[in-house]
Amino acid sequence: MGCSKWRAAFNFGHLKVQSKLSVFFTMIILFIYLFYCLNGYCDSLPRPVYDQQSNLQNKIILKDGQETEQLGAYNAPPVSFVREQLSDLTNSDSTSNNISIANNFGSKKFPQAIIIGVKKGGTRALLEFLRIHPDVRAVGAEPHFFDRFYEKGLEWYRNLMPRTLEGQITMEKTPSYFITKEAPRRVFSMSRHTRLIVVVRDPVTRAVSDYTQTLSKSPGLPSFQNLAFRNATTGLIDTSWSAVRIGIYAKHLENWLRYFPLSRFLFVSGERLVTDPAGEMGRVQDFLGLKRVVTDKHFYFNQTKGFPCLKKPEGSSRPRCLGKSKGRPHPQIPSEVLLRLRDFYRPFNLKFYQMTGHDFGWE
Ligand SMILES: Nc1ncnc2c1ncn2[C@@H]1O[C@H](COP(=O)(O)OS(=O)(=O)O)[C@@H](OP(=O)(O)O)[C@H]1O
Repeated sequence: MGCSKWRAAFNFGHLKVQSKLSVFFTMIILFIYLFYCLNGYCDSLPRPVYDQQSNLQNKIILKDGQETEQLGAYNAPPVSFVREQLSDLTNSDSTSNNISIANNFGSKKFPQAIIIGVKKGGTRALLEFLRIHPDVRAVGAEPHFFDRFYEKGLEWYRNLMPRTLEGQITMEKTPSYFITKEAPRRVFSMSRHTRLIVVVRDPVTRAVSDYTQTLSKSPGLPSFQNLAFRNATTGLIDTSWSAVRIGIYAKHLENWLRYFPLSRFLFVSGERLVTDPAGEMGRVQDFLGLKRVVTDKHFYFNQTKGFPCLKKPEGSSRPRCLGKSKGRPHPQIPSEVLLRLRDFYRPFNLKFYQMTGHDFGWE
């Protein structure tokens, strides 16, 4: 009897020690987890690539700092390259860098929507217009992941993204993706659900715009017609010149359609983005499943610049136009050169209208 009492007491004591130990270990595990999360490692844990499709309907508002700073922190493209892109944003309100309210909330996700092209189409304007939407968070500079930095890996790419809360859309723009052969397959392997936005503009004007940009960096550049023609007498167009090649939209789109159905694309008219920014933004917001928050109230036409500007850009309370490199005057190109180029593009344009089911009205 005495012996069994003693055994019971012993068992009870043993149980008490055991439960104390398990509480102790649970506390240690919780403490380690908490410490780990506080150091920001939780949301950098690898996740399945396909789990990034958030519900585009439930929206939560979040304000944050400038994403372009984050590019520097993650072994990003060269500083000069990022600086060049930042100069696209004129009057960049330096104080907005400090209004970083919710920098550590949310998590970095792969973009659910990408502006993939086209170069000189109006991609910067579109991204800046979208960034005033509270449910859109975007990288400021062009990441160039699917063309130049693919070997850095998907985690590198995800780390470039701003943090988002549930229901917010992560975006980026890199216009060269549209003409990069490997880009469709690479984007598809990140997520087959990615929404793809292409801002297109009359390929002739686009080519002149492209040439104007190169000329601004290399003033000794040969004339437009020298570069555009392989043979000036026969009028044979040099399709190896990138300013010409980029404008053959149908050819590049074919490449994308091998991976994505047409329903994944939205084609934005670069011309209408200038003449009716609110109308075009309405289409974009619908496509992204966003509430139509960006409306004509957000724009005003700046007579000096000759382009629509934002009354209140993201992170700023002052009106802002895009930078000097956007909407610059083009050099005069002989009309017969432009006419020849127009003839060259006509069949490709018609094909593009057929493929997209949209007549962009380029003559
Ligand atoms: N609101 C507003 N403000 C200024 N510029 C505007 C705007 N909307 C569209 N655009 C047109 O955008 C053209 C530049 O296109 P991108 O931003 O795609 O260029 S880039 O590929 O990122 O270099 C740019 O081309 P250029 O006129 O040749 O400079 C503009 O015509």
